[in-house]
Parts: sequence; C-alpha cells; structure tokens
Amino acid sequence: MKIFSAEQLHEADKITQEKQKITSLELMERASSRIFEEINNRLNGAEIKIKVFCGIGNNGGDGLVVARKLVREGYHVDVYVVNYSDKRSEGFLENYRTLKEDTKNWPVLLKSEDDFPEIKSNDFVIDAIFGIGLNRPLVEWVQKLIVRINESKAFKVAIDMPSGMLADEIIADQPIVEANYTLTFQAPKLAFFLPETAPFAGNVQIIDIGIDGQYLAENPAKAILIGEEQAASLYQPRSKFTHKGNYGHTYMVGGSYGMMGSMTLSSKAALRIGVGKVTAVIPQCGYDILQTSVPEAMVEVVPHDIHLADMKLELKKEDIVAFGMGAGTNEKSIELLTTLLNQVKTPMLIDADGLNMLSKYSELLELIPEKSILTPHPKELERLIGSWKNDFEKLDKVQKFSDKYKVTMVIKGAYTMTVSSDNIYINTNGNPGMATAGSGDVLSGVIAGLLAQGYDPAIAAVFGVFIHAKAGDLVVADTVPDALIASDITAYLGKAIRSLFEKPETKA
Ligand SMILES: NC(=O)C1=CN([C@@H]2O[C@H](COP(=O)(O)OP(=O)(O)OC[C@H]3O[C@@H](n4cnc5c(N)ncnc54)[C@H](OP(=O)(O)O)[C@@H]3O)[C@@H](O)[C@H]2O)[C@H](O)CC1
Ligand SMILES: [K+]
Repeated sequence: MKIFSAEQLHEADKITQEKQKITSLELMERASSRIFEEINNRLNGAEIKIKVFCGIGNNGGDGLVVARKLVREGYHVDVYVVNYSDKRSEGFLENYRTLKEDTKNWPVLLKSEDDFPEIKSNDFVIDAIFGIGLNRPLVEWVQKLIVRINESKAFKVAIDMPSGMLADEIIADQPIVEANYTLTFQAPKLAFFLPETAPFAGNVQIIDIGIDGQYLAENPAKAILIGEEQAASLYQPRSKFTHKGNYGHTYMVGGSYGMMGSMTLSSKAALRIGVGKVTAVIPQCGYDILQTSVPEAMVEVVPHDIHLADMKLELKKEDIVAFGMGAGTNEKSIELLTTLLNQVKTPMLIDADGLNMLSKYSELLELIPEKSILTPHPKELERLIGSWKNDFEKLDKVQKFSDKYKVTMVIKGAYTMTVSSDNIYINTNGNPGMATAGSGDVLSGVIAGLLAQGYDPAIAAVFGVFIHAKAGDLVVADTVPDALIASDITAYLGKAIRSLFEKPETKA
C-alpha cells in the first residue's frame, strides 16, 4: 500500500473532485459519513458524552459533519470550535451552518485557555482540530488544549491525523494528541510509522473515501507499506527440475571467540530460507561448534584461532558473501573485509561489526559492491551516517547514503524500513519479542540466503524482513513475546512462507 505526502493528498483531493464532478463539500460529506459509521458502530448507541474539537479548516469541517450525524443518531454531543485562525474554509463554514440549523446544537467557541471545557476520563473525544493542513507551530493556547486533552485520559479518536502531528515532518517540542484510534483517509501517512510519532496515532484504520484510483495508482509513493499480498508476490517458488546448484552458495563470514552463536544462527537461517549451499568462514575456535550445530553447512577456517584474519576465498562469480555477524572489530578482521570488498563483485550483505568497520574506516565505503545490503540497528546506523535531529531527517540521510554508495539499507526497528535509492519500504509485522539477541543474525542469514537464490537485492531485503517478522509473529502466536529466542524465528521461516499462500478458513 502506498503512502503519500500531505501535498499529494491535497492534490488527489482536488483531482477526485474534478474527475468525479463532485464539490469539496460532497467529498467531505462522503468522507465524514464513513468516519461517523465507524464511530457509531463502535459506540453502538452508548450513553457517553462525546466532545468534538473542531478546527476551522476542512479537518474541522469533517468534525462538524460527524458531530451532526452523531446528534441526529441521538448521542450526547458537545462541539467546540478551536478558533486558531479567522481563515475558515468553505467546508467548515457550510457545515457549521448546517449543524446549527439542523440540530440546534450550538458549538462553543474556544479562543483561549479560559474557554477550555472540563474533559472527564469517561468522555469520548473526537479530535478534528488539524489534519494534513497543519504546516507551522501551534500558538501556545492550542498547545495547551492538546495537553489538556491528553491529560484527561478520555478515549480519543483522531480524524485523519492526531492534531499536532504532521504527515511528513516534525515540529520540535510541539504536543500531539495521543489518539487511541486514528481514522485516516485513503492512505496511511509516513508519520504513523516513525518511532518518534507513531505512538501518538494509536491504532490506525484506513478509511476508503473513493479518491481517484488512477491518481493513487500512477503517482509515485513517498513510501510503500509491505503487506502479505505484496510479500507473496515477491516469493520465488522452486521448480521441480532443479538441484542445489540452482539455489546459490552463500559464504557467511564472521564469528569470534565467544560470539560463534552469531554464525550458527545466520548460517542455519540461510539454509532454512532455501539456499543451496552455505560455507561458514570463521576463526579456528569455531570449527567444532559450526560442524556440530549446523551439519548442513561447510566450514572454512581463517588463519587465526579466535578472530577473523585475512585470507583468500575461492569464490565463484555468482557466490554471495555476508560479512560481520559476531566478527568483532579486530584489525585482522578488517584486513579480511578489505580483501573481500576488493574481490567480490556481487552484492554483499554487511551486518553488525562489518558495519562498525565501515564506520571506522570510511574509505572502505567506496569499495562496497553496488546493490549491497547493509543492515544496521540504530546505534550502528548512527555510526555510519551521523546523528539526526528527528526521524524524518534520519530517513533523508539514509536515502542520501543509499544513493551515494548505491546500497540498500535495512533500518531495523519496530517498523523496519528498507531504503533503496528513491524507495522506502515499511514493514509493519513483527513483535517486541524479536528484540532479542541473535534476531539480527537470523535476518542476515535470511537476506543472504535470498540473495544467493537470485532475488534482486532490494527484494531480498524487503521479502527477507517480512518473512523474518512473520516467522516471529507465528512463534509468538504459540507462546508469549518474552519467550521468543532467535532460533525459534529460524524454525518458523518455512511456516511463515507457507502462511502467505494459505487461504483463510471459510465457515461452512
Ligand atoms: N484527503 C482528502 O482527500 C480529504 C481530506 N479532507 C479533510 O481535509 C483535511 C485537510 O484540510 P485543510 O483545510 O487543508 O487543513 P486543516 O484542516 O488540517 O488545517 C486548516 C488550516 O489551518 C492553517 N494552519 C496550518 N497550521 C496552522 C497553525 N499552526 N496555526 C494556525 N493555522 C494553521 C492552514 O492554512 P494556512 O493557509 O493558514 O496555511 C490549514 O489549511 C484533511 O486532513 C481531512 O480531514 C476532506 O474532508 C475530505 C477529503
Ligand atoms: K485531527
């Protein structure tokens, strides 16, 4: 599913009106009717006090339509107009008039802190103060209103966006409505998925309001959400008349004394995702460990007992190299990375200490083979690209880095993002149980395994991230997040792929 910018959504709004020959008011009525239906279905006639806070733009207009419909349905509704500007939109003015005429419900005008109503914890708040039109800092009293709404602990539903949040940037130190639910029009917004802003949106539900399909299909997205359907379309099934040579060979290079688990986990995950052959390249102390715990893998040892050291690998031209899992940053290990970067022409996967080496010796960055995949966690990312002011700036810096070095970046987090030149792919599955030691090693094995099987690098990253997270979700469905360990994820990789093609059970 595509994520569009606020600017694009405003444009889509206009094009829809032109093509469908409807007025802005009619589109607002259609959109807000859907919001009303959602809220009415949830409340189911409950004897609850509803407080609707409306701005003076079209988001406020939506709030007024919803309020009118709720009053007509017999709910107890108080409407407040947050008078932050004199520049009322037509949609606001018209629906303000209709609300008063049709329902005799007279909104209360809020102009300063003195006008704020008491909001009780058992009130139901509808936030229609600002939508995608917010574009500058809020005046102080409106900030205070948002703080008051949040402090009330009332249940809060935001229309389109929680007020105070911008779709595509962040205004520092500005309060945002902490919504329990956000009912958003047509397409999710980027801010719903970034760590700093995502918690304010609560549960996000997308409301289809019939925006022009051609616009949505043809316009480039700011980012793309990856769901089951997209993931299923990326999968490359095996055909019958093939042998292990058709599924690639991946060299997993890493490990050091005390960190050999990283290599067993990543090697096993590569095998489990279907690679034809795995060779683990490790220090000598890991030989017995690897041979015993991953008998399906071959092992080559470097000329050192406890950490990586320089050596020449006999690579075929299509072989894939993944570097860094549990490697440590010993100088000798860096020599091996340098040799590999000079030797390998296929896209590599670089993880963990491999990334730390790249940060420390930035001249190595120029040697990374094109289309390689880097999989940093937040600290490793900061070492690579420097610090950032906010999440939007982080994404921007990652895109520039990806462009400059022609690499795909997998930014790990609650919503892992894969950034490949102009494209941002957002993964929404996975669970907090996966924040556990070795989970990243498994991901590296999965992506390297897919790369070796011939997946395009960006697709190997996007599909790998999805399947890894899906496997984690399936593990947790059988247990609790706390109990998940990294090798469970590997064990469920097959089920995760199968789940993409299982039809939901239909009732007889
Ligand atoms: N997406 C769709 O297809 C539809 C969206 N709808 C709803 O419309 C809003 C967007 O409405 P809009 O009027 O553009 O914007 P807002 O209601 O969010 O904001 C109103 C205006 O407020 C001004 N502004 C911005 N920041 C501030 C501020 N900090 N202080 C004071 N005023 C501010 C700004 O105007 P300026 O010209 O002054 O910059 C805003 O325009 C969308 O979110 C949906 O809820 C339709 O109902 C259906 C179709
Ligand atoms: K809102």
